[in-house]
Amino acid sequence: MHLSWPGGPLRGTAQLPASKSEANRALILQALAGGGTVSNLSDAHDTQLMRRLLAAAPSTAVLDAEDAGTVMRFLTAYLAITGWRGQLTGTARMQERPIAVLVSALRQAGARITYLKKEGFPPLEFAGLIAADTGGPGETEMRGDISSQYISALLMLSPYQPGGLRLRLTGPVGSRPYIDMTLALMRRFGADWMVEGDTIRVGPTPYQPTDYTVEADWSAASYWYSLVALAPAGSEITLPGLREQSLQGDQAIGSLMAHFGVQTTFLPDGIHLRQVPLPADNEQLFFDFTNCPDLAQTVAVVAATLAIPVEMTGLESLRIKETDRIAALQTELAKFGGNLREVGAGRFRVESTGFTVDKQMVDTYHDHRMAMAFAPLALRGPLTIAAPLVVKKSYPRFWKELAQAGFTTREAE
Ligand SMILES: O=C(O)C1=C[C@@H](OP(=O)(O)O)[C@@H](O)[C@H](O)C1
Ligand SMILES: C=C(OP(=O)(O)O)C(=O)O
Repeated sequence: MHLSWPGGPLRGTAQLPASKSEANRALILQALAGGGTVSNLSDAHDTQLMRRLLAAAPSTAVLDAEDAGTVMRFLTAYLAITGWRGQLTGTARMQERPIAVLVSALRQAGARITYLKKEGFPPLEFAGLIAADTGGPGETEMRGDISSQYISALLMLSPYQPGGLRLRLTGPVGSRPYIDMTLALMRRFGADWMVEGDTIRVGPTPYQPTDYTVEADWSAASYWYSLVALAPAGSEITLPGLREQSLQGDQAIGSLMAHFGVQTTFLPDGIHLRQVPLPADNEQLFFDFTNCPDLAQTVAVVAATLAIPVEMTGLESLRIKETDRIAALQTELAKFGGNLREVGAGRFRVESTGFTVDKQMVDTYHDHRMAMAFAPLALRGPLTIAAPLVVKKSYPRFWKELAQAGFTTREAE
């Protein structure tokens, strides 16, 4: 896709997809509750895939979670605890994304799961559930530094384990807002839980049919923040559907982007973004992405383009997402004069010299966020996005919205 900007400020209203994180939790909870409606489901591939696989599971022996982490992890817990028999697979990349922490915890709960290829990775074989004979709740420990999705998956199914579950989280925990989102949605659907220090106790209270409306996606909004940051002076954009009281940790994009001259105003339904002068205290920026890993690519690209050096930590989980996002960022930023380098254990610095956009080709690595994080560079010069369709994972309308906002988009031949 060739992408370019005709000049002048960016203005208007852009439609966001609904959050795939909220939707994919609500779909699991709805399936367990046996009723209720989930409204504002997006057409994001990950959401539609979750819906289809949940509907197909009772009569299907092989399910394919493709490249969707939440689908793979949440369905693994759902299929295990509901005693499903069959195989759950995924793309070649999914077969490199670890799942052992979740499988071990589910085995402890009586699930019979085996690895079909590499130990610790999908595809998985499910052979039903051995009923536990406990009087009280099951007890499990889980480490929280690889993926929070294992914890969310186990928590959502825990009301359906005999006696519920006491889950102790060990070591550092990443992506914690996603665990909080899981707990908040479980409570909406009638679950009974409490947190005591590092332990979460979930009672065996089944979910109730509940109506839930999914909020717009703050991670998708992050690309509009970068567009406003990189566009000519006077740019502004309205994003309907976002709430000030959000369950999504990626709402943090608002405070991160304030450092790059984007001001957020909450409206009765949504937000308004406006470009304002850069703050004077941008000398030593230090951002920790432990709680919002999906924002790292967006912020790295904006920082490099504006030549505002930023020290970044909390990037560990980026190596095991849709691609190795650290390596992908390093390669793609270098094409423009940007640089992301490790400056100490787990500490990275993004900076640039002579950042120039002039017809480079951005490779996308099967990663929607690589395509969307780099697209705003088209405001600074023409560029080509190698595989634009990757955005369908979370934001299928992304290119249409850019065209609507005034970008010239042309299929690459
Ligand atoms: O639970 C979720 O909905 C998600 C959790 C995060 O993953 P990790 O917990 O693996 O960091 C995030 O990166 C992903 O896009 C969605
Ligand atoms: C990491 C992501 O997704 P998932 O883990 O659900 O595949 C993402 O959307 O950035």
